[in-house]
Amino acid sequence: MSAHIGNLLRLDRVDAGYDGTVVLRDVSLEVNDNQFSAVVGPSGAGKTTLLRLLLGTVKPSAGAVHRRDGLRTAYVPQLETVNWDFPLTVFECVLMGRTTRSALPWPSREERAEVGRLLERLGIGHLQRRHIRELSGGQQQRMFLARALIRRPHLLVLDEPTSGVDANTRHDILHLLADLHVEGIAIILTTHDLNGMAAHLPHLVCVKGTIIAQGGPSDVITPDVLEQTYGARMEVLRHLDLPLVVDPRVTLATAG
Ligand SMILES: Nc1ncnc2c1ncn2[C@@H]1O[C@H](COP(=O)(O)OP(=O)(O)OP(=O)(O)O)[C@@H](O)[C@H]1O
Repeated sequence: MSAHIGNLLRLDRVDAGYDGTVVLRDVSLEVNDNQFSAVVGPSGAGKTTLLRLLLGTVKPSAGAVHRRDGLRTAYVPQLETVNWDFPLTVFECVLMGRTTRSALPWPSREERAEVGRLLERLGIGHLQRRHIRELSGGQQQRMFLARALIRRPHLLVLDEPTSGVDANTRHDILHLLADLHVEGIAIILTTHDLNGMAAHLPHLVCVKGTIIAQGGPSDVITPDVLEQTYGARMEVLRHLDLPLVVDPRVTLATAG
């Protein structure tokens, strides 16, 4: 793990959106190489757009994005956005994530070994030849994680990695990400799950058309910030030293 805490990326007063409509305004955010953050906020708040800004797939209409030279990013998409009918095996899908390609049209021995190693590490080595559709939600998530990791990213960006998975899988994914973070990969993810996911991460970014608040869970998960973000007053308790939001909306959102 690198001991150096240098900036990977910085957004300076950025506006961004689609077809002339601004969905994020005046966003400033620093991403360091020890980042482990959850982006939270209601549907349509601009969370995915913020991820796209970090990845460079959405360009700012105002402000600036500064990237460290040679920065490698990797993206784990929201499973709902994937075309599962595409005829791919798990092995092929992971291989598609690689940044370098050998001169040959087929993968080199090293590339095969790398895919195998990653899938083993993520506990789905035995599923290499399966069609991507024939996996559970948790296995699909792991496959996309392998596909991202084959790029050897400095920054890993995940869109709702625990949506649609059960509590055990969520726990496993959280631990896997924590291990990757300890190994020196910066991580930013979006989630609707304030209690089961966001409150467990060291840094939160609360978004609704702009950044409403950012900081540790206890600074961000407060009745005032939640009201500004979700438009409703919510009670916040403390449980095992973590904030716990009591609100039917949050409970409903985490079920999805
Ligand atoms: N490719 C696109 N073209 C046009 N508008 C888009 C596009 N992607 C997102 N939007 C719009 O931008 C706004 C913010 O969307 P975004 O996906 O960033 O929100 P989100 O917070 O990630 O939502 P969710 O929690 O539902 O995933 C929404 O109004 C959405 O309809």
